[in-house]
Amino acid sequence: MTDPPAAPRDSLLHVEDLRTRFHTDAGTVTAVDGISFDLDDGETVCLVGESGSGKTVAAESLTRLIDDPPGEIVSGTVRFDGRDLATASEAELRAVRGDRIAHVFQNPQRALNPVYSVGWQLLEAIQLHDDVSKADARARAIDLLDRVGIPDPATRIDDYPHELSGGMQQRVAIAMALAGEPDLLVADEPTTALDVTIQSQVLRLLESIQSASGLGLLLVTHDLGVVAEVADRVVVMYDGTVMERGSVHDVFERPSHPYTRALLDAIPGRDVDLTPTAARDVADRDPSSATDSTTGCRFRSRCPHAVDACREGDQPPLHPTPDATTSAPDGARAHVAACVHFGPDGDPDVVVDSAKSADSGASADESAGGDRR
Ligand SMILES: Nc1ncnc2c1ncn2[C@@H]1O[C@H](COP(=O)(O)OP(=O)(O)OP(=O)(O)O)[C@@H](O)[C@H]1O
Ligand code: NI
Repeated sequence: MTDPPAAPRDSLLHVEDLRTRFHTDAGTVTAVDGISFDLDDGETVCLVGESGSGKTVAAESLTRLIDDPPGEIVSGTVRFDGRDLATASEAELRAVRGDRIAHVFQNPQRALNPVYSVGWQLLEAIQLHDDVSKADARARAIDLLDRVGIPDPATRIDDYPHELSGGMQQRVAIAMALAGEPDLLVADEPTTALDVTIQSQVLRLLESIQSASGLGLLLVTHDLGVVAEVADRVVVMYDGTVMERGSVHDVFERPSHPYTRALLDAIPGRDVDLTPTAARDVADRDPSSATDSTTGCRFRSRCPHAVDACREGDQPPLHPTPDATTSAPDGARAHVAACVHFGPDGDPDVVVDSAKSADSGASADESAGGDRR
């Protein structure tokens, strides 16, 4: 007897062909155009890509935080712990949001109500989740504030949000997110609005919470330095689609899609910020391409390896890359790139060899058995 074929492994989160549009005066914008990825328990998946690539819309489509109208989640599956959130009722979703899946936003004020004390809000979140006495909830709230690194939490619990610095507000927002003991934390640029000195502290906090409690973390970021540090797996988005997906090792060591290569090439050091590229991209873009009219690969006009096949049909599907260390039969975990050169009629060397000659020697290290100087 053989096992039933291709039964998808049960991930904590399984997103398939998710598509979200906005109806604007200028036309319909498909901000997220059929993306797919998986996230397991205890895993950190980073969603990267330049500004406007659809990261936020993707993250907020998961629990349908998108305003409808003007937004509309047109299709797709968002299976979370066995149920499909895309077709769940509003009541079911409310039960999932904040409880099983919590969001941390770029701006902590989005999570905090200015007219209530931090403690009041935390207690409410705790008691919504668990039927505990007020005294117990308060003790738990103080413990949460302590866990997120708020000094003197028994006193600060009575502060109002405006009495706290931005970094402390974000810590409180993270405490609020943790109050429901979620299985998945969706954090969208959680450090971008903070002082540079605070950013790494908050990031390290998220990382330590993630590893201590084993929750899944979907981290939206444009900072590739952060990705290298915290991600298990990476989803690279461009213009609403997934261009490349794989383990952080594969994507960073063997970037395959020309877009990913361009992203990584633009970076001399580790502290990478995609904002300048993003600004250039928006400036370069034909305004008509903002609405749906694309044929072929969305990256073709910026791609050094574009050929005729890149100008035809739809965005190429995600093809397995030849050199993935994690390419398993399980497609969700494989290293894949949405590029014709990785397709059945393509030659990956068109993309990959161009880089080999550029950094000759450096990447030959491994195969040469460590010819290090
Ligand atoms: N309310 C809206 N109405 C119309 N278009 C929208 C709306 N929200 C987002 N979009 C469009 O969806 C696309 C994706 O936006 P999104 O905010 O998800 O990008 P992002 O990758 O998160 O960018 P950033 O790095 O700047 O946060 C953009 O083209 C944006 O203009
Ligand atoms: Ni965003």
